[in-house]
Amino acid sequence: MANAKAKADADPDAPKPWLRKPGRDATERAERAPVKTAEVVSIDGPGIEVRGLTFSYPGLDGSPLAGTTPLIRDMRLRLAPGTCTLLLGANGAGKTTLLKILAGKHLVPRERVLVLGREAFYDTGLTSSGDLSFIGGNWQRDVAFAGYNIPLAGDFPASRMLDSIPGVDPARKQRIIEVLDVDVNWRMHKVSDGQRRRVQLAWGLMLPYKVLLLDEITVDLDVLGRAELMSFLRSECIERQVTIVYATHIFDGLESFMSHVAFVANGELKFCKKFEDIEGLKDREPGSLLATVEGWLREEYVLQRERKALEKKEKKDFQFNRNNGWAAGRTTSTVTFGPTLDQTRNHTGIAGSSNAVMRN
Ligand SMILES: Nc1ncnc2c1ncn2[C@@H]1O[C@H](COP(=O)(O)OP(=O)(O)OP(=O)(O)O)[C@@H](O)[C@H]1O
Repeated sequence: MANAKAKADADPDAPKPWLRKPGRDATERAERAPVKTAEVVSIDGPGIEVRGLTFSYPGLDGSPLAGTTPLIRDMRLRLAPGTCTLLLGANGAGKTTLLKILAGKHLVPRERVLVLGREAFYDTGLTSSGDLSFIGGNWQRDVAFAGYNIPLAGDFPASRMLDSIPGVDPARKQRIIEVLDVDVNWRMHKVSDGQRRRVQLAWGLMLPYKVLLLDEITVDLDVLGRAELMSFLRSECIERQVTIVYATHIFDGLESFMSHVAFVANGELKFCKKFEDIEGLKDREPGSLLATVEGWLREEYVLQRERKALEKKEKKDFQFNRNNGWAAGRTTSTVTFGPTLDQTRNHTGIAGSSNAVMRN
C-alpha cells in the first residue's frame, strides 16, 4: 500500500483517493466558473438599500449617549441581486453593526434601511420566511446562571439542529451537508469550534435565502472547508441571483469570489465599488486583496491618529459612568451622566459610588 501510494504521489495524473475530494472540486469549480459581475448587477430592484442612515447605540433611555458621535453617519448603499460584496474596515469600524442593522436586529427609522424593498427592522417576515439570513460570529446563547455568549452545545446530534427547520428541500439540505462536510451524528457537546461552525453554517444556509449576511464566519474553518463554502456561495450568487454581504478579515482565496468591495472607516462608507474598478484588485491576482486592503487600513490608521490628536487638544471634562448591572458589551451596559445631566437630574451621588467609573 505504501509503495502504491509513493508511486501515485510521483505520477501527477494517477488517482489519489486519500486526498479529500471536496477541496479539489472547489478549486476546479472556482477556476471553471467565470465571475460575471457586469451581467448580474443589471437586475431590477436592489437586494439591499441603505438611504442616508445615521446610527448610534442607545443608552438606557433609548437615546444616544451624551457627547458621543454616531457610529454610522449618513451611509448610502445599494446592492443588487447577484452581487457578492466584501465588507471591509478596521476593528471597530462598524461592520458588524451595519450587518445587524441590515438583519433587522437594531431599530432604525423605517425608510432608511430596505432589504428586498422591505423595512429590515419592522418586517419580521423577512427573516421568518428565510428570505433574509444572517450568520454571525459565534453560535452562542445566554444561559441562566451560566452566563452570556455560551457556545451552543448540548448532548444532542447535529441532525437535531438541522432537522428543526421546517420546509427544507431535501436535495438542498443534502447538498449543503455535503458542501460543509457535516456529520449529522456529531454530538453538539463534543464538537470542535470548526465543526460547530460547520453545523451553524449549514443551519443558516438551509433555506433558499435571497439576501445573505455573513459576519466573519470562516474564522475557524480549515482551508478546504473555506474553499468549498466560498465556491458554493459563489454559485448561489450566480445561479439564484442572491445578494451576499460578507464581513471578514481573512482574505485568502477571496479574489475569485467577490463582485464588489465596500470599505467602511470612522462611521462612513468610503466606497462600494466593483472589483474590476479597484486599482490593485482588478486582475484578481491571488494575494492582491491582502496587499490592497493593508494599504487602505494604513492610510486610515494615520488619519485616525491625527483625529485623535485633535480630540485630545479639545480635552473634555470627566464624566461619571455607572455600571447598571447589565453584562458588559451589551447595548445598555452603562449610563452616562455628564455635568449638565448631573445638575438637572440630581445624580451627584453616583460620583461617590463604588459603581462609578471616570471617563474623559
Ligand atoms: N451593543 C453595543 N453597545 C454599544 N456599543 C457597541 C455595541 N456593539 C458594538 N459597539 C461599538 O460599536 C463600534 C463598532 O463595533 P462593530 O462590532 O460594529 O465593529 P466591527 O467593524 O465589526 O469590528 P471588528 O472588525 O472588530 O469585528 C465599536 O466601537 C464597539 O465598541
